Amino acid sequence: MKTVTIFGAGAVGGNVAVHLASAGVAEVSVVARGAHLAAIRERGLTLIQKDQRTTVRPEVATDNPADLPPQDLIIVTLKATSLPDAAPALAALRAPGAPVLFLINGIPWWWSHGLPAGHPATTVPLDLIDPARALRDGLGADAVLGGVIYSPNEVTAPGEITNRGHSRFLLGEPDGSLSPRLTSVVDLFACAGIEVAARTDLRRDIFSKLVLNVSVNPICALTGLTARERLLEPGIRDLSRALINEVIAVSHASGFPVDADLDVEALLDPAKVPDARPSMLQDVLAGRPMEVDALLGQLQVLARDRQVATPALDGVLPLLQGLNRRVTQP
Ligand SMILES: NC(=O)C1=CN([C@@H]2O[C@H](COP(=O)(O)OP(=O)(O)OC[C@H]3O[C@@H](n4cnc5c(N)ncnc54)[C@H](OP(=O)(O)O)[C@@H]3O)[C@@H](O)[C@H]2O)C=CC1
Ligand SMILES: CC(C)(CO)C(=O)C(=O)O
Repeated sequence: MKTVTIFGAGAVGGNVAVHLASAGVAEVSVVARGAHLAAIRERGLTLIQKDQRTTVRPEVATDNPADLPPQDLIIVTLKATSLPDAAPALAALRAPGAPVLFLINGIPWWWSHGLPAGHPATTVPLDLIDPARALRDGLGADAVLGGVIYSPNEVTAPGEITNRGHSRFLLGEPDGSLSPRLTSVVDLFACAGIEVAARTDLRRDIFSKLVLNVSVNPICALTGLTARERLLEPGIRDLSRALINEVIAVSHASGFPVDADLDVEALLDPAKVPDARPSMLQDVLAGRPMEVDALLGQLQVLARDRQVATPALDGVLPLLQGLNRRVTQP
């Protein structure tokens, strides 16, 4: 059986770990820390979904990845802000040739990898998300599988994850190929009852998801409102629409246009938007750093590179940077 480690088994990673372990499709270990890790060791890892509780006991639960033997698959569900520091441990944990699947919101550090020579995205600066090239040089982009997450989850108590809606994962190779390793990971997820699809142009999916994150996460983080509550304020709804339009414009200018079927009106309809706290608001409430650069800062870099005007983004970004400073250096 494959050995799989979920590196950063918090809200999203905890959900995936419980699915894989309870289905018995892999030997699942988790890297976590603090009170959450202590609870997993003592009582197991529990997923609450539609009032049903499922508890699993990972093979190994540790905060020291060196405790683990080389793994056949590593699924990284850290926040983007934690990634550069984790690069050496990720590199050491891979069995030879093993893929590392990044399930993380925002523009990923491997954005420029796997594209045809001369594509404008191959030269775009990525220093904001991989500042000292720890990921690119330490892990290497050849290891990477990318992922897009549609799955609202929260760590509601140490050792306990609550899922608050439909889950779907989109996975892809940076070069868009339907490689055997991609198919194998997609099959693993499907066998564990996870809704999943292999994609041939994941950067388009990343932009489609970014539409949601950029129009929801910063506003909720700044106001404390849920995704639905924010739409009850007409001015905030207008700002959300402006942010949506800017992300769509950057996606087109970058050569990775969002899905033409993307239903913008549904994203702005309070009746269709969950009454959930997005991950960035969860971070503020927990006093954790927000993924400002992966979600907004790097988007601004792409916009500048393609000469797309983003006045709404340019207004929101410094507010979020200020809030981030207050949260992380109280
Ligand atoms: N939550 C959600 O509903 C959604 C989240 N996403 C995205 O998924 C990604 C993961 O988010 P989410 O699951 O919410 O994040 P979480 O913060 O819940 O999970 C990350 C976990 O990794 C732990 N961690 C961080 N660094 C280390 C380390 N060095 N060693 C061991 N454990 C570590 C964190 O611990 P600690 O808490 O102590 O920092 C935390 O438990 C993000 O990119 C997010 O934007 C996407 C869709 C929905
Ligand atoms: C889409 C949304 C807002 C909830 O799943 C998300 O991706 C997040 O919380 O970061």
